[in-house]
Amino acid sequence: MNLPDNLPSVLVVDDEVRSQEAMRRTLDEDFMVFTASDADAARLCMERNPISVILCDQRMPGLTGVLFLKEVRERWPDTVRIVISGYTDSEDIIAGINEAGIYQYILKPWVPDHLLATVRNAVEAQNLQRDTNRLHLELRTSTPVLRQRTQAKLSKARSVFDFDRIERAPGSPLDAVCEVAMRVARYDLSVLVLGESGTGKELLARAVHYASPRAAGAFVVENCAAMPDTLLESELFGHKRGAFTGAYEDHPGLFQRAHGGTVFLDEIGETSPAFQVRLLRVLQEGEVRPVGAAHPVPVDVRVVAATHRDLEQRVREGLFREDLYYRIAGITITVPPLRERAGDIAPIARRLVREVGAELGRPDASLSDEALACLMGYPWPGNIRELRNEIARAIAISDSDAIAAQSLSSRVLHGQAGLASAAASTHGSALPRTGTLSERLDAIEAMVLRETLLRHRWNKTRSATELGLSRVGLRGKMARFGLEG
Ligand SMILES: Nc1ncnc2c1ncn2[C@@H]1O[C@H](COP(=O)(O)OP(=O)(O)OP(=O)(O)O)[C@@H](O)[C@H]1O
Repeated sequence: MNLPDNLPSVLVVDDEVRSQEAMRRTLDEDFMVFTASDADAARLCMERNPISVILCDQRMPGLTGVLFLKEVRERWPDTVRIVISGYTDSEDIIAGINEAGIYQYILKPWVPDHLLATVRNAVEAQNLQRDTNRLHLELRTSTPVLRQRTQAKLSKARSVFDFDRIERAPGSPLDAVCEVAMRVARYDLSVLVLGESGTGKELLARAVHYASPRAAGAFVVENCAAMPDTLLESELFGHKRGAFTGAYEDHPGLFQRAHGGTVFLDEIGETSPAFQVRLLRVLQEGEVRPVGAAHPVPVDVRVVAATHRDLEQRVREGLFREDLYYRIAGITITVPPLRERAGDIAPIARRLVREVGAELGRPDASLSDEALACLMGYPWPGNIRELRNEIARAIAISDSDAIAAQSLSSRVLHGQAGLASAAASTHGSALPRTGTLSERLDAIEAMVLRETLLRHRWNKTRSATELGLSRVGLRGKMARFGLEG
């Protein structure tokens, strides 16, 4: 068959020849399909051909699909990664989704139309990202009229990342956080975002970037905890060809790629003192020296950093340089944990069901009242990331679109009792520890309402009677705290 050269290419990695062939037949008309039976063959194929999408079976000889896709993410970050798995693998996959940056996972037995639609969407998402990058470039180089048109297209593309994307209940403590972030966005100050893991620090940093005059520049992310010093340095500041074994070509660092934009340094609290010295120099001098380069390169970036650590405490302990702390902490913003803004759980959960449902090919997924009640009764130590994983798991194992409480993990189901006792105890970890008195009282009120509604299985008459409220009064409070079932 004669295939046009410009068809996007897909690599299918599966040790069963029959599955390979079934996928080839499904995708053949729209894509240039390559197949591989194991990781070695897949690596070889990717070294020789530019691959747009990789579809990888979770069960592979020697290693899991998720582990292999983690490697693919590091070596070929632009390739969209999809994993195919049996029902029983779903826990492993959910655990690995973030690390391997998996676009979607498809449950076996897969349906040809769904597989085809997923791969088409993946290619579209990749094209959209490329378009956005191209628009950024055009914006920097074009005439004023063209620039205006490009700006309009770009603002459409980036509306996905603005402050509205940060879901919250009316009156949530996050309102004040977003308000401050929105105000500081327009000034070229460094921002330090503090908060527990999974609270939405990166989402906030993104919103700051896209609300800033640097929005037309790139927003690049580096997780400083993920790699040793030398690699981190070469990632951020770049390297010259031959600077070390394996440096086959010049590599511009993330600071250069973010020139005119924003660098988000996640987990900055984990960096070593030696690296902190180098970073401080870059920030003071406004230039980077790629590893092995003779001359420094000027860079103009805004730094937004984040950490789940108490950075001031680390400064006092001598683990974090004080001078770097003052450089990066122009403005400090703290994102409260989900348990201190329990009213946000319902709106966030609803958005996540829409988002994750669409990703998993289950766009009609929704939460039953009982499931929502359980989600609201759990303290979420892993915050919104844990909530997202829980929702992905529930959608994956639920047969029907309306997710029942039984599809939730047992720890979330049992969280109901945990919340009731936490609410009753003055030492309960669910008691809010930050905010003004009225904010804390609001949080406690929301907690008591939720716990009562849970016990009465969302029966408003019985809950209102117990709390000495009218039904209308209870409804008003439920709406205020986003407790609508
Ligand atoms: N208010 C929110 N509304 C909707 N989605 C949210 C909200 N906050 C966080 N999320 C989602 O939760 C997940 C975790 O958020 P994010 O990565 O921003 O957290 P983080 O604090 O940077 O985590 P970590 O410290 O582990 O890097 C992401 O998928 C993000 O889109």
